[in-house]
Amino acid sequence: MDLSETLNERLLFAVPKKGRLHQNTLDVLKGSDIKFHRHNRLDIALVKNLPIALVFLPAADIPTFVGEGKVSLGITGRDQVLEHEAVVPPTDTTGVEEVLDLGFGGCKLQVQVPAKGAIQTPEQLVGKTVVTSFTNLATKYFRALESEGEQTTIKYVGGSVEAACALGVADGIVDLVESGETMRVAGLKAISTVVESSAVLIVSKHPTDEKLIKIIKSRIKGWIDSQRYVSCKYNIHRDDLEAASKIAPGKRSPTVTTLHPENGWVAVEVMIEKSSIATKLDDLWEAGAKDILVLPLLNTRTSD
Ligand SMILES: Nc1ncnc2c1ncn2[C@@H]1O[C@H](COP(=O)(O)OP(=O)(O)OP(=O)(O)O)[C@@H](O)[C@H]1O
Ligand SMILES: O=P(O)(O)OC[C@H]1O[C@H](OP(=O)(O)OP(=O)(O)O)[C@H](O)[C@@H]1O
Repeated sequence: MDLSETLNERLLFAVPKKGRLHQNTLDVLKGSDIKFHRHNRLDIALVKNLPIALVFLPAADIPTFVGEGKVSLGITGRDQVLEHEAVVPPTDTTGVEEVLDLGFGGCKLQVQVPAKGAIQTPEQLVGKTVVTSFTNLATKYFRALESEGEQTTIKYVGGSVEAACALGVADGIVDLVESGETMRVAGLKAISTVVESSAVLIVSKHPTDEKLIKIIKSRIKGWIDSQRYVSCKYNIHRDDLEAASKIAPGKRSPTVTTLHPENGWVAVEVMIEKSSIATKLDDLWEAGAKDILVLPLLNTRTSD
């Protein structure tokens, strides 16, 4: 059977072939037990343990392929989805649905200008020249600010957007900011946010195998949650339980088990977000919790 026949029998799943989202996406696939072998230089990989084929594509092209429907699933940045939709609006049959925020690739698409220049607001850029890789979103953004007869010039560059002002090509730029380091070093400052982005799982309007999509979504969510939360166990006197439960209420509510023979003491188990674990432990200890243990989660299946 040739490759195109093999692909017809499989759910196609588009993933970023390089760049900022590539490694995290490979981690998501591994955590979801989606096993594959990718031959050197080949952008299609057959999954060994599920009827899926992975298609490695530039992040910017993934909304186009998934939106057309032949590729059922994809991982890309929300910024890329919105950039695509700014020029190809979704219809009843085309376009994508965002079904899961994956919690990585967080960044903001921002309007930036020289930090020491006269421009302080995006309105002051109207009629001037703006350089960006996101021409559709930038055009839409400035069209909404322009009065009749005014037009801002939006110019495309594929990378190193931050150099445009210093090189005299632009009065301002629209570019992604994560830590802010690139912007700071280039002598720029942000004056407005066009889009807040993170990596998302997207699904086409007419996927080929809805049952399999449900399974993949559930696996990915389960693994993402296991990276986001830890399990916390502690002992506490029943009198202090209410206060402790307010500090760490868990996803639904804490699991409470009576401790014998120490009268009045209970054992509590609760999920806590990793990012807040240090302060939660300080507060639980202060509230009377003892013997506190924090355990990593290997995998989860929880509701929203
Ligand atoms: N500094 C950043 N921090 C976090 N996420 C980012 C950052 N830069 C980009 N991203 C996210 O990663 C996506 C892909 O960007 P990236 O620059 O890695 O693309 P690429 O496919 O390698 O393209 P290019 O060839 O233009 O470099 C962006 O659309 C955005 O969602
Ligand atoms: O706020 P920071 O953490 O500094 O990240 C922002 C930078 O990251 C991206 O560029 P990338 O490094 O992907 O290279 P590029 O300029 O070639 O697009 C983006 O275009 C900014 O330049």
